[in-house]
Amino acid sequence: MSVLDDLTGGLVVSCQPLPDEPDDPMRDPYVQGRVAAAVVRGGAVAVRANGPADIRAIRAVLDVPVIGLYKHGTDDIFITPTAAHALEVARAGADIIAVDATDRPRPDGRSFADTVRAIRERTDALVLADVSTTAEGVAAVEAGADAVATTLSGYTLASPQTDGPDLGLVARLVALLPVPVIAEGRYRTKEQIGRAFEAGAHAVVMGNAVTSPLWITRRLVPATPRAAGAPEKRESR
Ligand SMILES: CC(=O)N[C@H](C=O)[C@@H](O)[C@H](O)[C@H](O)COP(=O)(O)O
Repeated sequence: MSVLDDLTGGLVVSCQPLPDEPDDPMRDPYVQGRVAAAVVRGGAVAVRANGPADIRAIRAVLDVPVIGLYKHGTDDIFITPTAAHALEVARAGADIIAVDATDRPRPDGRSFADTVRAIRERTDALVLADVSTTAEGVAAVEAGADAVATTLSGYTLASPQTDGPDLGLVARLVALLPVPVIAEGRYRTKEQIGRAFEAGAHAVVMGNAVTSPLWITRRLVPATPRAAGAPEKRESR
Protein backbone atom coordinates (compact mmCIF):
# COMPACT_ATOMS: atom_id res chain seq x y z
CA MET A 1 0.00 0.00 0.00
CA SER A 2 1.55 3.27 -1.11
CA VAL A 3 0.56 6.83 -0.37
CA LEU A 4 -0.29 7.07 -4.07
CA ASP A 5 -3.28 4.78 -3.38
CA ASP A 6 -4.78 7.54 -1.24
CA LEU A 7 -4.93 9.76 -4.34
CA THR A 8 -6.84 7.25 -6.50
CA GLY A 9 -9.74 8.86 -8.35
CA GLY A 10 -9.48 12.06 -6.35
CA LEU A 11 -8.92 15.77 -6.70
CA VAL A 12 -5.57 17.12 -5.53
CA VAL A 13 -5.44 20.87 -4.98
CA SER A 14 -2.25 22.83 -5.54
CA CYS A 15 -1.96 25.49 -2.81
CA GLN A 16 0.63 27.96 -4.04
CA PRO A 17 0.96 31.72 -4.43
CA LEU A 18 1.47 32.91 -8.01
CA PRO A 19 5.09 32.15 -8.94
CA ASP A 20 5.68 35.37 -10.89
CA GLU A 21 4.10 37.61 -8.21
CA PRO A 22 6.52 38.30 -5.35
CA ASP A 23 3.84 40.53 -3.78
CA ASP A 24 1.00 38.01 -3.95
CA PRO A 25 -0.70 38.59 -0.55
CA MET A 26 -1.22 34.80 -0.38
CA ARG A 27 2.56 34.34 -0.09
CA ASP A 28 2.48 33.34 3.57
CA PRO A 29 2.82 29.86 5.10
CA TYR A 30 0.01 30.46 7.59
CA VAL A 31 -2.32 31.50 4.76
CA GLN A 32 -1.39 28.48 2.64
CA GLY A 33 -2.06 26.24 5.66
CA ARG A 34 -5.57 27.70 5.94
CA VAL A 35 -6.14 27.35 2.19
CA ALA A 36 -5.03 23.72 2.35
CA ALA A 37 -7.32 23.04 5.32
CA ALA A 38 -10.23 24.54 3.38
CA VAL A 39 -9.67 22.47 0.23
CA VAL A 40 -9.38 19.28 2.26
CA ARG A 41 -12.62 20.15 4.03
CA GLY A 42 -14.09 20.57 0.56
CA GLY A 43 -13.05 17.08 -0.47
CA ALA A 44 -9.51 17.31 -1.86
CA VAL A 45 -7.70 14.01 -1.24
CA ALA A 46 -4.24 15.59 -1.13
CA VAL A 47 -2.51 18.92 -1.58
CA ARG A 48 0.47 20.08 -3.60
CA ALA A 49 2.63 22.84 -2.14
CA ASN A 50 5.84 24.72 -2.84
CA GLY A 51 8.77 25.29 -0.50
CA PRO A 52 9.71 23.97 2.94
CA ALA A 53 7.93 26.76 4.86
CA ASP A 54 4.54 26.21 3.21
CA ILE A 55 4.91 22.43 3.34
CA ARG A 56 5.70 22.56 7.08
CA ALA A 57 2.74 24.84 7.75
CA ILE A 58 0.42 22.50 5.85
CA ARG A 59 1.86 19.35 7.42
CA ALA A 60 1.29 20.86 10.86
CA VAL A 61 -2.46 21.09 10.32
CA LEU A 62 -3.30 18.22 7.92
CA ASP A 63 -2.88 14.44 7.70
CA VAL A 64 -3.58 14.05 3.99
CA PRO A 65 -0.75 13.26 1.56
CA VAL A 66 1.35 16.27 0.60
CA ILE A 67 3.03 16.51 -2.79
CA GLY A 68 5.91 18.89 -2.16
CA LEU A 69 8.14 20.76 -4.57
CA TYR A 70 10.78 23.44 -4.29
CA LYS A 71 10.75 26.13 -6.95
CA HIS A 72 14.24 27.54 -7.19
CA GLY A 73 16.33 29.57 -9.59
CA THR A 74 15.89 31.07 -13.03
CA ASP A 75 17.09 28.14 -15.16
CA ASP A 76 14.63 26.24 -17.36
CA ILE A 77 14.47 23.57 -14.69
CA PHE A 78 13.21 25.21 -11.53
CA ILE A 79 10.76 22.70 -9.99
CA THR A 80 12.92 20.86 -7.42
CA PRO A 81 16.02 21.23 -9.59
CA THR A 82 18.41 19.15 -7.44
CA ALA A 83 18.39 16.23 -5.00
CA ALA A 84 19.30 18.68 -2.22
CA HIS A 85 16.08 20.61 -2.86
CA ALA A 86 14.14 17.35 -2.91
CA LEU A 87 15.53 16.33 0.48
CA GLU A 88 14.52 19.67 1.99
CA VAL A 89 11.01 19.07 0.72
CA ALA A 90 10.99 15.59 2.28
CA ARG A 91 12.34 16.92 5.59
CA ALA A 92 9.55 19.50 5.64
CA GLY A 93 7.03 16.64 5.62
CA ALA A 94 6.13 15.91 1.99
CA ASP A 95 5.15 12.31 1.24
CA ILE A 96 5.71 12.71 -2.49
CA ILE A 97 8.35 14.96 -4.07
CA ALA A 98 7.53 16.54 -7.44
CA VAL A 99 10.68 16.89 -9.55
CA ASP A 100 11.09 18.37 -13.04
CA ALA A 101 11.84 15.40 -15.28
CA THR A 102 11.84 17.25 -18.60
CA ASP A 103 14.53 16.64 -21.17
CA ARG A 104 16.45 19.86 -20.43
CA PRO A 105 19.83 20.48 -18.80
CA ARG A 106 19.66 20.42 -15.02
CA PRO A 107 21.39 23.26 -13.15
CA ASP A 108 23.73 20.86 -11.31
CA GLY A 109 24.61 18.95 -14.51
CA ARG A 110 23.18 15.65 -13.18
CA SER A 111 20.66 13.52 -15.04
CA PHE A 112 17.14 12.95 -13.74
CA ALA A 113 18.10 9.29 -13.11
CA ASP A 114 21.07 10.36 -10.96
CA THR A 115 18.82 12.78 -9.11
CA VAL A 116 16.29 10.04 -8.35
CA ARG A 117 19.11 7.75 -7.12
CA ALA A 118 20.40 10.47 -4.81
CA ILE A 119 16.90 11.09 -3.46
CA ARG A 120 16.32 7.36 -2.84
CA GLU A 121 19.52 7.06 -0.82
CA ARG A 122 18.30 9.63 1.68
CA THR A 123 14.50 9.42 1.95
CA ASP A 124 11.52 7.09 1.58
CA ALA A 125 9.40 9.86 0.04
CA LEU A 126 8.10 8.95 -3.42
CA VAL A 127 9.19 10.74 -6.59
CA LEU A 128 6.61 12.30 -8.91
CA ALA A 129 8.10 13.19 -12.31
CA ASP A 130 6.72 16.43 -13.75
CA VAL A 131 6.96 16.03 -17.53
CA SER A 132 5.87 17.79 -20.71
CA THR A 133 5.99 14.98 -23.31
CA THR A 134 5.36 11.26 -23.69
CA ALA A 135 9.07 10.52 -24.18
CA GLU A 136 9.93 12.33 -20.96
CA GLY A 137 7.32 10.27 -19.11
CA VAL A 138 8.75 7.00 -20.42
CA ALA A 139 12.31 8.09 -19.55
CA ALA A 140 11.23 9.20 -16.09
CA VAL A 141 9.80 5.77 -15.28
CA GLU A 142 12.94 4.08 -16.60
CA ALA A 143 14.86 6.38 -14.25
CA GLY A 144 12.81 5.15 -11.31
CA ALA A 145 9.97 7.67 -10.87
CA ASP A 146 7.02 6.34 -8.84
CA ALA A 147 4.42 8.38 -10.75
CA VAL A 148 4.28 10.86 -13.61
CA ALA A 149 2.39 14.17 -13.90
CA THR A 150 1.65 16.25 -17.00
CA THR A 151 2.47 19.46 -15.08
CA LEU A 152 4.96 20.88 -17.57
CA SER A 153 3.11 20.42 -20.84
CA GLY A 154 2.66 23.91 -22.25
CA TYR A 155 5.76 25.22 -20.49
CA THR A 156 8.51 23.66 -22.63
CA LEU A 157 9.44 24.11 -26.28
CA ALA A 158 8.72 20.43 -26.90
CA SER A 159 5.07 20.59 -25.82
CA PRO A 160 1.92 22.18 -27.30
CA GLN A 161 1.20 25.72 -26.05
CA THR A 162 -2.52 25.52 -25.34
CA ASP A 163 -4.88 27.43 -23.04
CA GLY A 164 -6.46 24.25 -21.74
CA PRO A 165 -5.02 21.06 -20.25
CA ASP A 166 -3.09 18.50 -22.32
CA LEU A 167 -5.57 15.62 -22.16
CA GLY A 168 -3.87 13.86 -25.06
CA LEU A 169 -0.66 13.57 -23.05
CA VAL A 170 -2.60 12.02 -20.16
CA ALA A 171 -4.05 9.36 -22.49
CA ARG A 172 -0.69 8.58 -24.13
CA LEU A 173 1.12 8.25 -20.81
CA VAL A 174 -1.65 6.05 -19.38
CA ALA A 175 -1.36 3.75 -22.41
CA LEU A 176 2.41 3.38 -22.03
CA LEU A 177 3.31 3.57 -18.37
CA PRO A 178 3.05 1.04 -15.55
CA VAL A 179 2.83 3.79 -12.89
CA PRO A 180 0.03 6.22 -11.92
CA VAL A 181 -0.41 9.18 -14.27
CA ILE A 182 -1.53 12.42 -12.65
CA ALA A 183 -3.25 15.07 -14.76
CA GLU A 184 -2.01 18.57 -13.97
CA GLY A 185 -1.70 21.89 -15.76
CA ARG A 186 -4.49 24.38 -16.54
CA TYR A 187 -7.44 22.31 -15.29
CA ARG A 188 -10.25 24.83 -14.73
CA THR A 189 -13.61 23.05 -15.03
CA LYS A 190 -15.53 19.98 -13.86
CA GLU A 191 -15.77 18.86 -17.48
CA GLN A 192 -11.97 18.88 -17.84
CA ILE A 193 -11.63 16.88 -14.62
CA GLY A 194 -14.09 14.31 -15.98
CA ARG A 195 -12.22 14.04 -19.26
CA ALA A 196 -8.91 13.49 -17.47
CA PHE A 197 -10.38 10.55 -15.54
CA GLU A 198 -11.90 9.18 -18.77
CA ALA A 199 -8.38 9.32 -20.22
CA GLY A 200 -7.23 7.14 -17.33
CA ALA A 201 -5.76 9.68 -14.92
CA HIS A 202 -5.03 8.40 -11.41
CA ALA A 203 -5.82 11.84 -9.93
CA VAL A 204 -6.28 15.40 -11.14
CA VAL A 205 -4.43 18.42 -9.74
CA MET A 206 -6.11 21.82 -9.85
CA GLY A 207 -4.27 24.96 -8.79
CA ASN A 208 -5.00 28.59 -9.50
CA ALA A 209 -8.67 28.08 -10.39
CA VAL A 210 -9.22 26.99 -6.77
CA THR A 211 -6.53 28.62 -4.66
CA SER A 212 -5.49 31.94 -6.16
CA PRO A 213 -7.88 34.87 -5.54
CA LEU A 214 -5.42 37.07 -7.43
CA TRP A 215 -5.45 34.85 -10.51
CA ILE A 216 -9.23 34.31 -10.42
CA THR A 217 -10.07 37.99 -9.95
CA ARG A 218 -7.75 39.10 -12.73
CA ARG A 219 -9.58 36.78 -15.13
CA LEU A 220 -13.00 38.11 -14.13
CA VAL A 221 -12.38 41.86 -13.91
CA PRO A 222 -11.89 42.41 -17.67
CA ALA A 223 -15.61 41.52 -18.08
CA THR A 224 -16.64 44.63 -16.09
CA PRO A 225 -17.20 48.16 -17.48
CA ARG A 226 -14.89 49.52 -14.77
CA ALA A 227 -12.01 47.61 -16.31
CA ALA A 228 -11.93 49.81 -19.42
CA GLY A 229 -8.95 52.11 -19.01
CA ALA A 230 -8.08 50.77 -15.54
CA PRO A 231 -4.42 50.06 -14.85
CA GLU A 232 -3.72 46.46 -15.67
CA LYS A 233 -2.38 45.11 -12.38
CA ARG A 234 -4.58 46.86 -9.86
CA GLU A 235 -4.76 45.27 -6.43
CA SER A 236 -7.46 45.87 -3.84
CA ARG A 237 -6.44 47.71 -0.68
C1 LIG B 1 4.27 25.15 -14.59
C2 LIG B 1 4.38 25.27 -13.10
O1 LIG B 1 5.31 25.89 -12.62
N1 LIG B 1 3.42 24.65 -12.36
C3 LIG B 1 3.44 24.71 -10.94
C4 LIG B 1 3.56 23.40 -10.37
O2 LIG B 1 3.62 23.14 -9.23
C5 LIG B 1 2.38 25.56 -10.34
O3 LIG B 1 2.78 26.90 -10.55
C6 LIG B 1 0.95 25.41 -10.81
O4 LIG B 1 0.25 26.42 -10.24
C7 LIG B 1 0.23 24.15 -10.41
O5 LIG B 1 0.91 23.08 -10.92
C8 LIG B 1 -1.18 23.93 -10.93
O6 LIG B 1 -1.75 25.06 -11.37
P1 LIG B 1 -2.85 25.22 -12.47
O7 LIG B 1 -3.94 24.17 -12.19
O8 LIG B 1 -3.35 26.62 -12.30
O9 LIG B 1 -2.20 24.96 -13.78
